[in-house]
Amino acid sequence: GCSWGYGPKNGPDHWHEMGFPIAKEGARQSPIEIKSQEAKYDCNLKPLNLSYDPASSKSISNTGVSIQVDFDDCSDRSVLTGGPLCGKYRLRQFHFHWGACDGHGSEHVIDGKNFAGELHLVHWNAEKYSCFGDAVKAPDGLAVIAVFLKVCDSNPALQKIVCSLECLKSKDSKSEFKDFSPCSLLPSCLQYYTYLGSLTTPPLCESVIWLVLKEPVTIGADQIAKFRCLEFGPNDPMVNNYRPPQPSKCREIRKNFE
Ligand SMILES: C[C@@H](CNC(=O)c1ccc(S(N)(=O)=O)cc1)Cn1ccc2ccccc21
Ligand SMILES: [Zn+2]
Repeated sequence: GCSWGYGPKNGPDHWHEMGFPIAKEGARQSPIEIKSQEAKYDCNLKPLNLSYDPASSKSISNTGVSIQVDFDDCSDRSVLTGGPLCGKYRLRQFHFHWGACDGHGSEHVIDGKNFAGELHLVHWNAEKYSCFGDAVKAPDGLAVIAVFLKVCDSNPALQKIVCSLECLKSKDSKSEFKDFSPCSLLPSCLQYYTYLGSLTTPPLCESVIWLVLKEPVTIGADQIAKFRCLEFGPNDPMVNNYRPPQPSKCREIRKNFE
């Protein structure tokens, strides 16, 4: 069909010919490879300031391309400020990308290292734009926090998500998902790399200020195995739902640590 995905016929290498020319022509496409030594320490970068209200989590769903937890973003209940950001960015959703095996699955790559997966917390600039749709078209409209997933000990903070996956195997399945604190998914150290990029899935809008955390979080082998039981569609396991690194095109990457 005409819908994009991650397969041999509709995957990242085909997106430019499926109605998203920016995939090939864009000047600030994501993800990218981050070379830590080339990232410039910027002492003016502020710490990230996260204020998340667990009561704002609403639902968890199999979107057909990922597993996604949606939040109530009609008011400033869960917001991100600080870092390189001007204004208040409202949490709208978080979702994951992962591989068929532990050796790959992340979108961003650090010094040639692929992680088994990557968590994205998606926020939009509610101070400057009146809705997500307007923000997604603006160069400073979105801020996404990326957290690498490393297969190691089981992660208790992921258990509520993992337990809900059993009822979310099929595309477009959805369950209620209340009182979840996204802070629990973050590493203790919030040092980050930041650069200007895009959505990593169509429509690939170049509206994202990326905040890639240096410290990964763990996911258990049994936990990521459950992610790999989800399906893109009937008998089509949801794995390798990641876009590989894109040309840097001379973009500056900054970090808030020495
Ligand atoms: C942007 C798309 C929906 N896609 C995203 O919101 C999105 C967010 C983050 C990433 S990533 N992997 O880079 O973190 C990728 C895609 C269509 N869409 C959905 C609702 C919606 C409302 C208005 C306009 C467009 C809309
Ligand atoms: Zn993502």
